[in-house]
Amino acid sequence: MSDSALSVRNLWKIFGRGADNIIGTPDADLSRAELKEKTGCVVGVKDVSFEVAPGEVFVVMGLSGSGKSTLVRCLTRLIEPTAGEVVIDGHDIVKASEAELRDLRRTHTSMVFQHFGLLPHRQVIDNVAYGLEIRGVKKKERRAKAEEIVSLVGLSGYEFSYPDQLSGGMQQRVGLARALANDPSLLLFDEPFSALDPLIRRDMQNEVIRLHHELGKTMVFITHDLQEALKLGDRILIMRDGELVQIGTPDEVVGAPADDYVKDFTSEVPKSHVLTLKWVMREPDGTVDGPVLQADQIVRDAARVVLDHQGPCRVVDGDRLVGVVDDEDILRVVVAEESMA
Ligand SMILES: Nc1ncnc2c1ncn2[C@@H]1O[C@H](COP(=O)(O)OP(=O)(O)OP(=O)(O)O)[C@@H](O)[C@H]1O
Repeated sequence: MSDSALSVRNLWKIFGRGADNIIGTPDADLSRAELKEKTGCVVGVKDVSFEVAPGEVFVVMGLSGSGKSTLVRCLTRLIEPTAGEVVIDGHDIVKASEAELRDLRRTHTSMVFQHFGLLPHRQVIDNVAYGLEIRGVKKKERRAKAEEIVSLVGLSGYEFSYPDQLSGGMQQRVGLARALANDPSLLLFDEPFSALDPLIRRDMQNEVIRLHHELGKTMVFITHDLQEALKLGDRILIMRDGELVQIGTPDEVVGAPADDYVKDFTSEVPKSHVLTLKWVMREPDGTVDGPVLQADQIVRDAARVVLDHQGPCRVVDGDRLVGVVDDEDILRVVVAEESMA
């Protein structure tokens, strides 16, 4: 697809001596453990392909060691891929020369890291303006831009503070602001909130959602936390041992987990918060004339209407009747959740 913001095709990263000679041989089909045993090489990312649409929030999720960081670092060649193609906004990253790559990194992508990576001797405003400074933007102009972004992420009043005078959550806001100041077409997040307290973490997730609504940036977000993935992601890619296990929308991942690994992840998720009516509706039997609900409406949000109505409600996809739901269909999901608690 040429209109993708990011296109990844058959991406591999194998660590170790002789890694370049493995792809295309039968050894490439070995499991990670078998390959390590036989060759000493470790598969970080194994033949992963996906497309991210402009404006999409695409989450990469998996347990520790599943290859998330390697994957996201391969996107800008912070780690050199062993094979495959990465195209950002039509630019082929893997084939780019050093100079082109520097330019692509500066102008098309920004990364937010877990350990903020702020410059300790620079005030907030100059940390935020740093990328612009590197691009040669004049001081007045970059300060004006940085001030605008500082206010956008809720840090007005802290422009002249130093990073160590700020809390973890605020430092990560500076990290966010710095990434946004470059006005990249693609924002990459590598577990940015993992080190934050749960409440601050929730605030920062909401901040990302708000900024996404305001700015509509394409985002690739790495996390090991399924709740975070479900909250932020338009789609979620689940990895295990370097391999892609499933790509789907939150309701697809929870409603139809690809295997037991994904099922295990999703077993604790409150289903009514994620599943849409599409997953709980039944075939319409005979004529129904109850209230009309959309198939992509979240079960919890539709529950009140269904429970208040005597008899089945209609579920439509656009104008087309696709099913019916009644109290029992809703309660089945909610009661399953209660028995999990
Ligand atoms: N430089 C390296 N040399 C050898 N093996 C590596 C290297 N970097 C990563 N690996 C291995 O590649 C695999 C994937 O690691 P990666 O850090 O990408 O996983 P992750 O899902 O991001 O995990 P975490 O959440 O713990 O960071 C792991 O088995 C790791 O040990």
